[in-house]
Amino acid sequence: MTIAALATAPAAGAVGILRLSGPAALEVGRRLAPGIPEAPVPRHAYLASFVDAGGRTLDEGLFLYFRAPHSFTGEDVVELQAHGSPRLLQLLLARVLEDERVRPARPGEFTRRAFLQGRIDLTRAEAVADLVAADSEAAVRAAAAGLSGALALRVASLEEPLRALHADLEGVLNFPEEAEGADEGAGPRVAALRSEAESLLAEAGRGRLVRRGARVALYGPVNAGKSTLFNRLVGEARALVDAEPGTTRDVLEARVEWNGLALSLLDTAGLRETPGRIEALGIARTREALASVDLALLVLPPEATPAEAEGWVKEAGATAVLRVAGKCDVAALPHAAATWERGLRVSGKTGEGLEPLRTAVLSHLWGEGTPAAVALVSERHADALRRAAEALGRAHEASRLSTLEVLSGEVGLALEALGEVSGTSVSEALLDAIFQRFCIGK
Ligand SMILES: Nc1nc2c(c(=O)[nH]1)N(C=O)[C@@H](CNc1ccc(C(=O)N[C@@H](CCC(=O)O)C(=O)O)cc1)CN2
Ligand SMILES: Nc1nc2c(ncn2[C@@H]2O[C@H](COP(=O)(O)OP(=O)(O)OP(=O)(O)O)[C@@H](O)[C@H]2O)c(=O)[nH]1
Ligand SMILES: [Mg+2]
Repeated sequence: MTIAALATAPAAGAVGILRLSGPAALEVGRRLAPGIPEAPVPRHAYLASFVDAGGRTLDEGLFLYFRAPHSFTGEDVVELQAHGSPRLLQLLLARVLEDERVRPARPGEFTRRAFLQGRIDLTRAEAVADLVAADSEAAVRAAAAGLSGALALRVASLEEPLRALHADLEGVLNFPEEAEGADEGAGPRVAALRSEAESLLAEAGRGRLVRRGARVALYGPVNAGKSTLFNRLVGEARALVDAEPGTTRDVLEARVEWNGLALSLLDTAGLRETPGRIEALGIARTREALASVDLALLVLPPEATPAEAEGWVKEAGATAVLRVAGKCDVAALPHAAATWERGLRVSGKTGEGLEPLRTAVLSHLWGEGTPAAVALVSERHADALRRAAEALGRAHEASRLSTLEVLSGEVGLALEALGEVSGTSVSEALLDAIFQRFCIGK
């Protein structure tokens, strides 16, 4: 069946694209563009008139033909690149759908066909969706790396030796004479593959950070200068600032991008012992926010004692805390902060110490390396990798204590789990779930 959809967003724009893929793409596309030859030169941009059923011109645009298998989907593909009028594009789409060989594409169906035709593996198909959804430079770069096969390569370097090992084990089981000795060294081979699976799995956390961005909350005692610092970091006067303690009541959130990494910064209500009723509600929200973030910045006023600081650190519970000595422009007295490991001194008022603060936050979230270099391991990948690593763990055990059948069975299970990442062993239901998240026309 030939599918059709608009490849561009349903909004006015310079250009809008109607895309067809499948055996009838060329014939149906030519109906709308009468000047196009019967056998157009593939990948040549023809200037064409797009017409309605009565032959009246609707637009003048570009006609592109990609001949199977040299197209995005691997099938015959035709693109009508029109002016970006949503209404015009609807008319063109309705016309191609009048042909009984054509139906509307489902979400992600072009990419799904590219996968089914073997043009791209599953990690690259998913990188297409990651790229479309990317909303930071790091997310764009990581998705682009995935699209060019970075994750596919890492998975293949696990899957291929695993497949070879499985074949060796099955060989020994089925043809003990011919394949004698092929199972030698199975234990170490399994152990090496398991640690490789685990190291890929360990990147899931960074993948999450790149994809969703990091969440960082400013918190601390009332009047410490949190909102002033928040406004500085965000670059605009988002939060109210006042000399009155207890100014901030609700959690405020703003997005920034540092070194390409997306961060949500949260400003929170200051903590104190005897708040008013509304303020107490705000403090409850501060505690909720602290539980939900990747990192908490404890902003301390110059008068804070080390004992008080320790008390506030405890407020963050399990969340990691970075201590920040605030109002450093007025802190003539030795600040309690002088004793802290990072010695971060900032002033929201003058902007002093902002760069070291950003650097400290990023290095806490990232450690070494750059966000762009991360393999975008998704929750789905992590789940499959975890099952593969577990099966390899049991396989390792079996290599010492159990029969070859059991060992080979576990290696087979690991292979199957990995196949869900690359797409070599994947069910229709799983494909449905994956491509459901794509947009129509992708
Ligand atoms: N107009 C337009 N822009 C687009 C796309 C598209 O389909 N149409 N894409 C998609 O959504 C992306 C580009 N992806 C593509 C991937 C492969 C082929 C392709 O024709 N591949 C052939 C030929 C390769 C070659 O000649 O180098 C092949 O792989 O055999 C085309 C687009 C982004 N931009
Ligand atoms: N000198 C100096 N004053 C500051 C600085 N930051 C904030 N202030 C002043 O301290 C007071 C409180 O500032 P806010 O930013 O509202 O403090 P906060 O921690 O958000 O306070 P609450 O929301 O009430 O918990 C205001 O009068 C600010 O002008 C700073 O870096 N240096
Ligand atoms: Mg405030």
